[in-house]
Amino acid sequence: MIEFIGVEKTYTNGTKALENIDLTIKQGEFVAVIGLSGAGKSTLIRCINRMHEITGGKLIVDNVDVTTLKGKQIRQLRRRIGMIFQSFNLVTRTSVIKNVLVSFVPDNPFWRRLTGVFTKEQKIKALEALDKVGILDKAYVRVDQLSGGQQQRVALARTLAQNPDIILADEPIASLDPVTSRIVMNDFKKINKELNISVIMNIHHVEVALEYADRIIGIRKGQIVFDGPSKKVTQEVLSEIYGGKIEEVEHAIEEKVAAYV
Ligand SMILES: Nc1ncnc2c1ncn2[C@@H]1O[C@H](COP(=O)(O)OP(=O)(O)OP(=O)(O)O)[C@@H](O)[C@H]1O
Repeated sequence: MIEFIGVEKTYTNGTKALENIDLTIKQGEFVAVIGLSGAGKSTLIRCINRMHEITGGKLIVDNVDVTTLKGKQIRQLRRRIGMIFQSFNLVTRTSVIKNVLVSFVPDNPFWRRLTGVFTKEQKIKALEALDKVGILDKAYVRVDQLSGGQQQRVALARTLAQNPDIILADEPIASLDPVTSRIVMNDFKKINKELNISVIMNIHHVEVALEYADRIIGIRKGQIVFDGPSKKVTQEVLSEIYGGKIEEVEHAIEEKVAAYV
């Protein structure tokens, strides 16, 4: 369970990115965080694994106040919280399986890290993770020979291999075309439902968020203005989140879609 209690985030330049955030996310939820650019979505997500430090309030993950963690404890927290980025963050000039095996490096003794030798068990786990996202047949292909969608699935497999309880996804489909986006979103949904991994996703595509997430958190100027089931997101709610700019957002989405077809 993730709990935000009166969380504040003010960057060193004085920008107030989050204001008085109170939020509880239970294990196994699929949450989409939506809002205009600069609303604070990314900051909210990145506070959970301490990529950003909060400047007020408390942030608790499974009864542990994450702000009190230091060095090794932060690394351990991040083992349990997978992170997926828009840009995939893969080593593209090497094989898919090597990219997934990277997730075991922190567990390995020094000599294994030095020689890059992985155990048979680790290789099996890596292949299982690739199988879960449907790209087992690509295990020995170089990453730069894969499509964007396949690369995002490799990133997802790498995260799965570390056995996380939570996956944070920061704009995971922003650089994918609509068809590929849905394939990747289906993977997220499957992982969420079958493995009971919480998914907290920051996403610009409102219609995709509503289709896949169970719960929507709408942020505007660093504050939560909506928190509820996707089914309850009406046009009024969207106007509240986007400040009456939903038509502009929809137009931008339509333009993006048009660019792909
Ligand atoms: N490292 C930083 N230093 C200073 N200000 C920052 C930093 N990162 C973000 N901000 C500011 O904090 C606010 C929230 O940014 P954030 O990236 O969380 O928004 P977002 O909703 O994720 O936006 P986008 O959808 O464009 O990624 C914005 O005003 C942004 O300019």
